[in-house]
Amino acid sequence: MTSTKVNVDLVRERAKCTFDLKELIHFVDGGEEITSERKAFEETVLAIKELKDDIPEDYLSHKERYENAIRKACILRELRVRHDQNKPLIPEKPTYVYNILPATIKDISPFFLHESMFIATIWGLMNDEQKAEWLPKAMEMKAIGTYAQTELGHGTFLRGLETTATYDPETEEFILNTPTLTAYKWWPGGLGHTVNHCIVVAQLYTQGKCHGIQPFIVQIRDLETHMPLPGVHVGEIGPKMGFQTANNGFLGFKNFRIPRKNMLMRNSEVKKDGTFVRSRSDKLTYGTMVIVRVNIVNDAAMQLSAAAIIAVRYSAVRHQSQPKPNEPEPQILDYVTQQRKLFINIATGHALRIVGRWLWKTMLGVLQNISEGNLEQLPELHALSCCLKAVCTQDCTAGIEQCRLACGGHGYMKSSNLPLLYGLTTAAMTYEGENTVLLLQTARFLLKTWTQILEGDTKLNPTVLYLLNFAKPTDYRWENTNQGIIKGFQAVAAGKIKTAYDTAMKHVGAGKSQEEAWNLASIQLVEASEAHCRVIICEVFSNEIQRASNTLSPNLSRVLQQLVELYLVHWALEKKGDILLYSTISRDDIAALRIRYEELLALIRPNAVGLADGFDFRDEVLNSTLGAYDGRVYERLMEEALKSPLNAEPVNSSFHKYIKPFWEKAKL
Ligand SMILES: Cc1cc2nc3c(=O)[nH]c(=O)nc-3n(C[C@H](O)[C@H](O)[C@H](O)COP(=O)(O)OP(=O)(O)OC[C@H]3O[C@@H](n4cnc5c(N)ncnc54)[C@H](O)[C@@H]3O)c2cc1C
Repeated sequence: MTSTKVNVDLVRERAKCTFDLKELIHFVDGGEEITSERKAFEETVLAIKELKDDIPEDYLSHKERYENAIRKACILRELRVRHDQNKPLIPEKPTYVYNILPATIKDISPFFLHESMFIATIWGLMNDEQKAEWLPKAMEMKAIGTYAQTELGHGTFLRGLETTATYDPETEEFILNTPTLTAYKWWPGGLGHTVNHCIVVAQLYTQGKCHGIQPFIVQIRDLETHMPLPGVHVGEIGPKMGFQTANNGFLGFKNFRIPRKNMLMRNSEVKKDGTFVRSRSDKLTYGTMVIVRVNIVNDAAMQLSAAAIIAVRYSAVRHQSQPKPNEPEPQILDYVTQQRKLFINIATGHALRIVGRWLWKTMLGVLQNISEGNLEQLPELHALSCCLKAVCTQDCTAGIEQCRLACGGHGYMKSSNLPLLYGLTTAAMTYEGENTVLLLQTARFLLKTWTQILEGDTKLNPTVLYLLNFAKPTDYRWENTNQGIIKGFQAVAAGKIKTAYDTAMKHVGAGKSQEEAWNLASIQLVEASEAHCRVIICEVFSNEIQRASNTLSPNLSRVLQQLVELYLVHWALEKKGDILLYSTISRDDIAALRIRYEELLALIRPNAVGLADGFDFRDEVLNSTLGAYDGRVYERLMEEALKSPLNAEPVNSSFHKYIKPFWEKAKL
């Protein structure tokens, strides 16, 4: 596309930008080298003709979409293997090189679960001998796999899973069975028709006793013919709200035998004679989940950033209404209500990427300690990854919907790509731990911490140290500054944790069981977790941008500081009820925050398009009629509409078949 074809509004917007776009792109990627690597990989991927589609995905049937996705997933897998050669399985930083993938498979790859949970579980839960056998097979795709935990009857409550693995010492095999309809595995990505292996989570029975759930690696299809093996009932679960090409499946077993060594034995073991040995802490299982959840934080941030780019560029191009007679219609980006919808999502996109990077670094440190036998920080990391996964996917889902609404009617078009982005992000609110349930897990950690504080223990984990400042009455005063707002959020989190703790204790005191008291206090517990998570996001975002300002140019640093402040003030206003309850904020402070919020919108306005460009998403990735770099919105909408198969003929046969006879009948 030549620059002369770029929409004039966008040309004007870009000319207004006050910072160096390249500098922002490098910052967003995490360094110039990463940008170069990402761009080189993008070029490689986009040069492959076979990855391009002639017909938009939406006009393909369910079956055709799957087949097309598999075709492309195979090409991409080969590229990834080549690219990842000699790289560590868990890289030092979250990698953005794969951001190009949505440009190819427009939805989710049927290998998604293979590349995430299957490999991560092999890495995390197999012993060294098993890993030596299975990791190369998985990396080379000889074993294509998924992670089959959820059943029709149970997802969250793992102890309720019904699939059984009963050990037979005679043959040294486990016998897998699906005893009821509700025991069928349901949901695993790729399970339908893609994978030949899966990790199956089942209740282990040996020597006549149930030892709870354990993971097993199970071959379910013949490696040559891909036919389901005898005793395996497998298929696809059908269309969903999104994830159309993920090939989510169901799976049942009838007396299906697997060798003893197929139980993943890093934590526990079944000896030849059937003796069960629990060798290491179950907490290690968290490690795998944490890696996957950290990735979800990064993915959600990417999806929100894409939605923000689309909505900001569209808002620069779109003109609507005529506030002043005889004057041109303004860009909708100039309406302050529109800025309110959009700028917070640019800020959130940046905030969550930075938090994702920080969480990744934290995770690597903890994994290193685990490898040296130190599990001390694992509960804190688990609590962090649970609440961050929940709050990030929740904020990103809400943000994408806001971006869609900001695009008016055209945002409702599938060709805007906003519905697909929404479908992807909202799914992440459920998978890898349903969000409410995850927030309750973090709450458990927070209540333990609060109990520690009440018992006078001041040796707390770093991310909850702030609670010590609020455990006793303090002379803390609200301040309308970044640090003041963060302190205010800390006061809110501490207040909510204390209230939830007191509520649970009150119910226990009134004779309720621990479980009943937990349920009765659970709304407050979830709110306490959310508040704690907001503290973490605000602190990390603010500190990291502050730290980066030493190396960034003053112009870029200023703009990023504005985004931090916007994020903080936005959430302070959103949560003003809580802040009024738990801090010393006054009505005047709130009024001043409102004014500052509007000032910040005005300050960010000239850089809005530059900030959106700074995420540096290729048009092929955005895949949007509304969000392309050149802003040719109306041309693209019409071009896409003309691709509808209904437009291939001026009169559809249904006219002769139904409407005409209907008229004839009506005449009678
Ligand atoms: C797109 C997608 C892909 C998926 N991929 C996979 C996969 O590859 N492999 C796999 O094994 N699974 C997969 N899943 C399943 C997913 O992990 C489960 O759906 C998820 O864990 C939630 O479990 P559930 O469906 O049983 O919901 P439920 O647990 O039944 O939740 C329903 C409601 O009950 C509430 N609830 C449940 N328990 C509690 C509690 N203790 N306290 C308070 N409230 C509670 C929840 O908050 C929620 O509001 C996928 C799901 C989706 C949507």
